Amino acid sequence: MVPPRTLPPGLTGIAGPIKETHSGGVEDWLEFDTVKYYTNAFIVEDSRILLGYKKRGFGQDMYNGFGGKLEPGETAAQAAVRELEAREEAGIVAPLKKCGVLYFTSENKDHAFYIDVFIAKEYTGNISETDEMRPKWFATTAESESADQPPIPYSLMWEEDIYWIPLLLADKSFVGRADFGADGNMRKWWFAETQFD
Ligand SMILES: COc1nc(N)nc2c1ncn2[C@H]1C[C@H](O)[C@@H](COP(=O)(O)OP(=O)(O)OP(=O)(O)O)O1
Repeated sequence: MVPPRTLPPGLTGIAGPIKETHSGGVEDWLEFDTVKYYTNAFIVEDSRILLGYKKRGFGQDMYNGFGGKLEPGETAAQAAVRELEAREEAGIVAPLKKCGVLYFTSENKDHAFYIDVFIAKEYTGNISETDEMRPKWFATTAESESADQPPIPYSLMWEEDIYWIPLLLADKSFVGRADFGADGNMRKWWFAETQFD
């Protein structure tokens, strides 16, 4: 018998098979009427990943991929191109492929975040610091670590990143949700491998 597909609320539009990888926390998911749509893009090549140190705004002083809110009328793919390729965030031109869908909420926020995640295995352009982000390469294997290229700084990233960044690095597609409490700690989470068309 095929087990039922149980996705947390908010993770809409996921048609592929689901293989749960991590879950935990309290019993109930937070409820939100308003959802805002975002992108997040990562360059991964030669045993390294490019992250950006956020200099201002939401997620300040943390490392993340490159992305932001969709503008009116834009698709997620168009927004990801604008945020990364149109030099708003890092000065990079890259062939992006969708690899994940994430849904985050926080007791401190008036809306939920629906995030399409993209990956590129190559890029052109000069990676450059902007007003918003300071890009830096991090090693994805012990062999590729060096003084200039330290391991991924999970302690300076969102708490749930440790559940899905390894899937991104393993070239898997993924889906997940995490709810954060008013204290900034994760209160409930669920992540799975999936497949997109
Ligand atoms: C809460 O968990 C999160 N984890 C991770 N890894 N990334 C997250 C989380 N919540 C939001 N994000 C991502 C989504 C976006 O890529 C950025 C936030 O984008 P930002 O607020 O900078 O969006 P902009 O459109 O640039 O906004 P402004 O125009 O207001 O600067 O973080």
